Amino acid sequence: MCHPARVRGTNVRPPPLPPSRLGPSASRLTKRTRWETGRNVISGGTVSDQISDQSQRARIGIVGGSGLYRLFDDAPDAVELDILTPYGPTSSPVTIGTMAGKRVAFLTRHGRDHSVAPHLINYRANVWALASLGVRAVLSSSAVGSISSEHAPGALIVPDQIIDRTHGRRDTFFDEGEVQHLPFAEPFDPALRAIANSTLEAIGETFAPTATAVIIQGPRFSSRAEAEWFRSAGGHIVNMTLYPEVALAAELGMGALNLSFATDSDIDEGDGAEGEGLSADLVFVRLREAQPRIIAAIESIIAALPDDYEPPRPIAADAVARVLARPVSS
Ligand SMILES: CSC[C@H]1O[C@H](OP(=O)(O)O)[C@H](O)[C@@H]1O
Ligand SMILES: Nc1ncnc2[nH]cnc12
Repeated sequence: MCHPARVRGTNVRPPPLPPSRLGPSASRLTKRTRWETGRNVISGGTVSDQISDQSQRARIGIVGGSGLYRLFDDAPDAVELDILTPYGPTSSPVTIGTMAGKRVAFLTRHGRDHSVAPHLINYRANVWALASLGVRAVLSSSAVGSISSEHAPGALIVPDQIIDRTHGRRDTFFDEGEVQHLPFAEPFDPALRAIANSTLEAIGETFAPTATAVIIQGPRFSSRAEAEWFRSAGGHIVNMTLYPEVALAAELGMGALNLSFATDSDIDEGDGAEGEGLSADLVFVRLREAQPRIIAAIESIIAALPDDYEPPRPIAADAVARVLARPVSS
């Protein structure tokens, strides 16, 4: 069994949005493979066992969605980990840096160059990698389309419910060896959502404190009839990635919180972004414009997270431990 990681000093840059789509992609380290370029190379044991240096541990994780591809790149205290998982490669290396005085682990779900389509993201690898570092609260960012006038383009949104319309995604860690049935009435941790909402209020953000997110398979957008159907089913926003990420985080005992940004509307709300006007390029442009707001909101929420935060534990700790002890694939 090995859970090796490469740790190297990183350059930390302010989080840029891609000029169009950006960046490099994930790399790997196995127990047998020490990378020539890395500093502080460590291997053997579990990932968290290897990390004796507290600066390389994190209790908070950020999963960057569309538009959020890098954090901490130029920070002198940042480290970058290539984490081998039982499920194959993560979408990007994990960067651990300091935000609001706290150590935070970051990865970006589409890869740094946005080369991983929503239905092909290795959600299990990404989530397992964060859990293996000891992360307890995962804050993810998402771009979403609006199908509700209360969640109009330009708003930040803290979703509280999801409707899964994806198919074929590996959405559990408990499909081999043992079966566990995740309680999922509250996909997001209500305690984390309360913190996020009071923080967004305090910083004067325009935001919606609740929303039902419909998760479509992608990578295509919805037809007008689908969008109307989602709305009639109670949906407020549409996205392609919140599921199974949030369920997998819950399975491994991490509290989930999502900060969505409505980039467009799938219903004709008169903003010019519906139907023929909607494109990935439009989403990226609007994300770029909103990036300072999104980062500021994330930082404020992380500042407000209590150091003694304890996530809900819907799955027994020994079952979670068995998943985290699974041998990695090389
Ligand atoms: C870039 S348009 C569609 C793309 O944007 C959203 O990404 P994410 O959820 O990672 O912020 C949406 O889910 C699609 O993956
Ligand atoms: N309209 C939309 N549908 C699905 N995912 C999105 N991400 C951003 N806008 C979206």
